[in-house]
Amino acid sequence: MILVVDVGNTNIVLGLYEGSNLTHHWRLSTNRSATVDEYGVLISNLFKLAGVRAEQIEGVILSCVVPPIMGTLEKLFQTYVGKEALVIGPGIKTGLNIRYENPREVGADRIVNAVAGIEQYGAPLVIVDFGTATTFDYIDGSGAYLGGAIVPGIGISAEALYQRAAKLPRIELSKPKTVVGRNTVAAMQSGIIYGYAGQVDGIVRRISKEFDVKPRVIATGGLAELIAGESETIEVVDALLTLEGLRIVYERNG
Ligand SMILES: Nc1ncnc2c1ncn2[C@@H]1O[C@H](COP(=O)(O)OP(=O)(O)OP(=O)(O)O)[C@@H](O)[C@H]1O
Ligand SMILES: CC(C)(CO)[C@@H](O)C(=O)NCCC(=O)O
Ligand SMILES: [K+]
Repeated sequence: MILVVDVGNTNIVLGLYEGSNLTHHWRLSTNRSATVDEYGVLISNLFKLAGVRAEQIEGVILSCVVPPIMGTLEKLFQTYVGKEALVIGPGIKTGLNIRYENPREVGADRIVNAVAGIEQYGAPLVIVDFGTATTFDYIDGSGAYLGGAIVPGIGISAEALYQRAAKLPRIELSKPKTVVGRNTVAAMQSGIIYGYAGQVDGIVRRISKEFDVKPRVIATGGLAELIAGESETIEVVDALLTLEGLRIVYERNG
């Protein structure tokens, strides 16, 4: 089996694949000050609970968009799994034709999403990933990764209102009954949820217009389901897209 790991700014998602079957997956908080051994205790316990021994893991692949913790994670897998992790970046074969001005600048999570998206849904394609930041990626009909858009994530947006406006509380991100909110919480929920759905549709439509295409539109990330229900352009929510992309890239480097 192989261990796939996506390190985001908020969460680290780990998955175990047996062939193309995801048998286990877990989510940890990204903690910039945790040590190799602190992460080691966490993953050892998760493996134990799942009845998996580290020796069963043949390989590890990692996408990371938090450079300061890269070193810790590389040591973590050397020490606690006994494997050198493949790291998405220069020297790894992704099979993706990246047309960013500087291909090294594209987030590793966006690259693996694109790899999985093309494989599973075909191109042209737009991928929307609702993470710490929300990213939009456009892949053209030939399967080339052209770029996209980066906007403040839903959590960041809600948090900013609470932090910066004295009378605005921290809210639960759920759908309000009406668009016209008649109390502060309902009004904030309306703004965040419907505003965000409108933003997604607006960007997807502008991408379609810019390239005169009708792309498929796939969403992933923690809050994808919530927004997809209100969006007119998202067709599919695929929560496992990033892990799937890591598995595919691992196989391409086998
Ligand atoms: N119900 C909620 N209420 C408020 N904030 C939330 C809620 N669910 C998630 N968030 C916040 O939204 C942001 C995105 O969370 P999510 O789990 O979707 O991203 P993620 O995939 O872990 O992100 P990354 O890959 O960037 O680490 C985080 O900052 C998270 O704390
Ligand atoms: C945009 C995020 C933070 C989303 O996780 C990540 O993909 C990232 O840090 N990207 C680097 C910048 C870029 O993709 O252009
Ligand atoms: K993400």
